[in-house]
Amino acid sequence: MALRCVGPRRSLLSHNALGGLWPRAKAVCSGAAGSEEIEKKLLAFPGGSVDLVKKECGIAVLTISNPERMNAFSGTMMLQLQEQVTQLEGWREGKGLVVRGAAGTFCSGSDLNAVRAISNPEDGVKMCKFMQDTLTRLLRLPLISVALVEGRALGGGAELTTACDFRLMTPGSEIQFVHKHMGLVPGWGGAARLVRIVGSQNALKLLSAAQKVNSSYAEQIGLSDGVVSPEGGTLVQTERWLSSFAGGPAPVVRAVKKVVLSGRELPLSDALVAERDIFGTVWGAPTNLEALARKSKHK
Ligand SMILES: CCC(=O)SCCNC(=O)CCNC(=O)[C@H](O)C(C)(C)COP(=O)(O)OP(=O)(O)OC[C@H]1O[C@@H](n2cnc3c(N)ncnc32)[C@H](O)[C@@H]1OP(=O)(O)O
Repeated sequence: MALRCVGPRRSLLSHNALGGLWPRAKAVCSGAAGSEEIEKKLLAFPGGSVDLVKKECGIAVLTISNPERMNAFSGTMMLQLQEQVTQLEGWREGKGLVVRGAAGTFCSGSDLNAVRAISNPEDGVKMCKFMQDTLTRLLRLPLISVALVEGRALGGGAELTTACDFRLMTPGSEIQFVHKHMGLVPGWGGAARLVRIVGSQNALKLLSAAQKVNSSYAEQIGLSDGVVSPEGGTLVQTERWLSSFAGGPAPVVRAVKKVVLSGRELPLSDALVAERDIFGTVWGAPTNLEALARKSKHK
């Protein structure tokens, strides 16, 4: 049984998926407070949808869908993405997430019609802050996430791939930070995340040349974690690949993501405190006690 969450039910609330760890460690992401004005403007650019299916196995599939515009993000899709991230923050049974585009392509970034209409710097910065907040929350979900890149991931679409823990690409697919060709730089947090994924040298090359990154080059520089072939279904294969990381009891999988996240984002002293707190949630818990009773050997 899959639970489908489609549509524009919206919340202005900001959530902390790590249950209080981040405020103690000084959040880089201050939440969506004060974003009402840009949210109203985004509502004026409708089209497409961001659809979420949560499966009983603990894996969810988030689909960016606006096929007539190569899955470009309309204003309402940005709002829906925020709502779906809120849904996932509240999903206690969740373990894994696949982010993909509809109709065989990933996402062509922001809808250029909306971009043209809010092309003044003030609105641009507000839109960036809104998307940065949503994508930071996406990356911080206590779920192991993978972007399934088919076709093109351009501009904001390329930035979206970096808000997942992993990326898988199909042969012939491309990730391209086209921002420089548009007279821009990434603004949805994609540059900061890209540097952490591929290092500053590679990030500088990809951004300054607006380089097209195919599946083999992406794997070579660590941007992609593998190739999925179309035979057998790309989503099925991606879910199978993800299961090897997101398999097992939800509390343990979620704790694994949380310790890695705190190690990745926090200064060492804060990360050590966070790790102890997270450890305390699994130590002596049912899965740990069962493993002890089994006298597990790890041969
Ligand atoms: C955060 C910063 C950003 O994201 S800035 C936006 C960066 N993205 C872009 O500039 C993408 C521009 N689009 C393209 O380069 C091409 O359309 C790509 C995606 C390569 C597809 O080329 P091709 O396969 O030939 O299809 P096409 O150009 O005929 O496109 C089909 C229809 O989709 C539309 N489309 C595409 N991308 C967008 C977009 N980002 N915003 C709005 N519309 C987009 C095209 O205009 C085209 O529509 P139509 O059929 O002409 O009505």
